[in-house]
Amino acid sequence: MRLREYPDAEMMMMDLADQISSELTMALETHERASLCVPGGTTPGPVFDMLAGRSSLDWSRIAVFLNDERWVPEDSPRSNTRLIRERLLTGPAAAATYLPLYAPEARPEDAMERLAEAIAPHLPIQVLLLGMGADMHTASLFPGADRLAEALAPDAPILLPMRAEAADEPRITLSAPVLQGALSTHILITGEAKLAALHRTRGLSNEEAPVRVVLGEATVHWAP
Ligand SMILES: O=C1O[C@H](COP(=O)(O)O)[C@@H](O)[C@H](O)[C@H]1O
Repeated sequence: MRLREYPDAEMMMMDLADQISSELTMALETHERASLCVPGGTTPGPVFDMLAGRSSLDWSRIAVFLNDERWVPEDSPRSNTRLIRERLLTGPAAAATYLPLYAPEARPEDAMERLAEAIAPHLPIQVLLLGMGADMHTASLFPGADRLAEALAPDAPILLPMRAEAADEPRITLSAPVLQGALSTHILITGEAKLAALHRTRGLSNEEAPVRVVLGEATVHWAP
């Protein structure tokens, strides 16, 4: 793991948007298409704002999808898709192909196979941006979640439904092997509590601190 500490969040968001943008540019130099996989939650909005305006990127050749989704309709304030549509898929970035991790079915189980089939042709992920909770979850790989062991297994499917006490609603999440297969991995965190949590992962198992499964190859970007 590489840890990059920034003096302030704005500088971090700008720097990270630059890095993601140049990694996508490089990927498109050698591949017809590139994939960008992003988190929801409260932290990444400013990076999305900065990326969305990058007109130098050929967004029409980029597929965007989430690390995980909350099983709520798109118009819910809890929807990660809503965040992506409002903050990332605007301006030049609106030309990207968005691959949803939600369908209007009662349970994630009802749509999982079809959603995974749409993601499969875009793997491995070229550029992966993840968040992390202070409980050391990443994507929707929560400590104590009902299907965590399955999602951490080397032969895990692309997507799994996930339910956890710490999650307010059922979730759908990319599995550990899919996240680990990414060609470039960034984790974006802010605040002292998450930095302390990151350091705490050292003495814990993957079940106790699921973010550990991606830390090996990741650059963690932190600002106060
Ligand atoms: O619920 C979620 O939480 C994590 C972390 O979110 P944050 O609000 O602490 O930044 C996020 O990475 C994940 O995509 C989201 O579904």
